Amino acid sequence: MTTTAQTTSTAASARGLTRTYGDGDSAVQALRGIDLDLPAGRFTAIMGPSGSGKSTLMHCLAGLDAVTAGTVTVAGRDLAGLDDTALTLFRREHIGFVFQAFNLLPMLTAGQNIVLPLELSGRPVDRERYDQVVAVLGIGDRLGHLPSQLSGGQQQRVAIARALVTQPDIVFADEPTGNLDSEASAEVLGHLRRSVCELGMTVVMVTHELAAAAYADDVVVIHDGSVTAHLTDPGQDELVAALAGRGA
Ligand SMILES: Nc1ncnc2c1ncn2[C@@H]1O[C@H](COP(=O)(O)OP(=O)(O)OP(=O)(O)O)[C@@H](O)[C@H]1O
Repeated sequence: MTTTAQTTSTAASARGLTRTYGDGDSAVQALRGIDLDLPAGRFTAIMGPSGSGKSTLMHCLAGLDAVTAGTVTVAGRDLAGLDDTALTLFRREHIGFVFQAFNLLPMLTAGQNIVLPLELSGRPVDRERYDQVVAVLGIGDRLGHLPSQLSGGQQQRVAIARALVTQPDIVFADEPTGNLDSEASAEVLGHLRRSVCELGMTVVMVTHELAAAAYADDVVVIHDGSVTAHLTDPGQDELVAALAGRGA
């Protein structure tokens, strides 16, 4: 495995992370003993062929899927020590999610969608944080619009603002531009990048797209359930070689 990631503070880590679906002859080993440290304050892309385990890895790191063996630590907390209720509360407080489908509530305005997670958890809206996030996502003039009155790219930017407003320790984005054309994708990725640079967020994004990974600082490459490279600021050639399963 190629390792060029530098040591910084760690937002999430895995040790011996194994996830097996089913058992007996039909068992699928989706993750095969992964060790991984995701640095805080950086934008990491997870890439690999279809079926290599990207989504499973993200779901295990985010506490959305149970691990078969090994440990996952997020914001210094071993997720295995949390029961279902504690895990739900932990995710709400420490983790932000962005999905391919924007999942905005259609009857609420953009602004109301953004503050919904705070309202659901009974936390006050930090006006300064809200204004900062809205500015970084460039949606200040769309806050009174319903999702149906927004373009796909604008809807995804609202969904990202909703994930950031709670000041999570880490944001997981699963193919966030999968439903967008290339122009809207570039715009959304640029705003995600700004949320890392200007708000100090930690973003981990699963993507198939080389063009999307180019916005990330680091790229984790996964093949057949194992991490085969963890690259810092890779050039295109280095990344293409790692994806093809060979050194640069
Ligand atoms: N719930 C499940 N039950 C059984 N097998 C599963 C389940 N979820 C995933 N798998 C298997 O685990 C392996 C990894 O799947 P995963 O979805 O993590 O890959 P991926 O890299 O995200 O794929 P894609 O890029 O196509 O979304 C695959 O072989 C998949 O078929």
